[in-house]
Amino acid sequence: MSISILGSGAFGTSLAISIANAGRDVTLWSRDNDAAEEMQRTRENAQRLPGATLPYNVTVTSELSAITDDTVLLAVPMQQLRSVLVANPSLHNRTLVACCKGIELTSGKGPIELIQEVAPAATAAILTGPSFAADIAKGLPTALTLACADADRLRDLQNQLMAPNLRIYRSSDPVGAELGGALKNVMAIACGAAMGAGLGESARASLITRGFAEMNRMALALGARSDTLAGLSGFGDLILTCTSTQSRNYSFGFALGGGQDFDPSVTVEGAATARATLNRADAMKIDMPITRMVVALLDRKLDVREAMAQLLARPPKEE
Ligand SMILES: NC(=O)c1ccc[n+]([C@@H]2O[C@H](COP(=O)([O-])OP(=O)(O)OC[C@H]3O[C@@H](n4cnc5c(N)ncnc54)[C@H](O)[C@@H]3O)[C@@H](O)[C@H]2O)c1
Ligand SMILES: O=P(O)(O)OC[C@H](O)CO
Repeated sequence: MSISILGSGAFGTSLAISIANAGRDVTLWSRDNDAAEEMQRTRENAQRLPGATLPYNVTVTSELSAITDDTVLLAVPMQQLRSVLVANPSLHNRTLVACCKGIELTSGKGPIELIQEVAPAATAAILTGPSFAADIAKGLPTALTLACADADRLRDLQNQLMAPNLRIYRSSDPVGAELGGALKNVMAIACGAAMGAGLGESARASLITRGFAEMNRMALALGARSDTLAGLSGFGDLILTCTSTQSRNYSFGFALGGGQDFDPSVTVEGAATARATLNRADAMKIDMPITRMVVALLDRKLDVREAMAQLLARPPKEE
């Protein structure tokens, strides 16, 4: 059974390597013809995942007609997912596995809801959880959550995507899986900002814990299950992303907190997702103080010390 991956960034390339090393043929699609040709020739994604070798059974292409598999992984940034789906109607009757973590700014939708809106005939699934592309590409052990509402298709997909270094757990709660992955990026920005501003490890632990409470509040109100939030896609990814300098969201927050510049070409999903989440939380009257502070930081309305002081000064409450 072969797999196609749309999006040849760091994550798409790392999944291609891991799945191909498990013996399945992979077609990796890039929107950029020159980049696709270079990757196909050099067997490396020098721009997004330098140092990792593409196995012989990965074919890199910019031809959409080469995407003939039923299973297509969508490994593009969340804010690009709609345009990718709209531009590729030939994919609309396939099994589309979102690999992005975020909430669309313009609609407030997560990847599953977005696939269902644009491609209602597709089977929508999400692959998410604590995983750095560089780790996966090196063959380091990684566990992920794969969520889909179609239980039979979910088992097939799980078997297709498992690899020696990639353990995939099934979940029947796509809403919970996608929200955990999206919201943890907002908390990673908050934690990075606190660390960048020198507020200390204790402050970070508080932000992780209270951030998790905040994630649960929003996710449960939207129909997610609390055990999903406590799993790899929620708590697991929250811990990884809030504590590692490998994370782009954490590093972006760290630069923000330290008053340093950050390369604008780097994918930082949590920025747009913080705004989308706050819009939705306000509409639903859900209290998300850390998300609110992240948006205030992004808008330069507060600095990190002011934001933390406001969080600490909120009225006393029960944990
Ligand atoms: N990098 C990781 O460690 C990692 C791990 C887990 C999940 N993810 C998630 O995967 C998603 C993609 O992240 P990434 O790390 O691969 O990002 P990246 O910045 O490395 O690559 C993004 C890729 O998307 C492509 N792209 C952007 N807009 C496009 C469009 N309109 N049409 C086609 N292709 C387009 C770019 O050309 C690029 O190849 C994100 O949602 C991220 O949260 C990343
Ligand atoms: O580099 P980040 O912050 O996008 O995080 C990558 C993955 O989501 C970690 O699981």
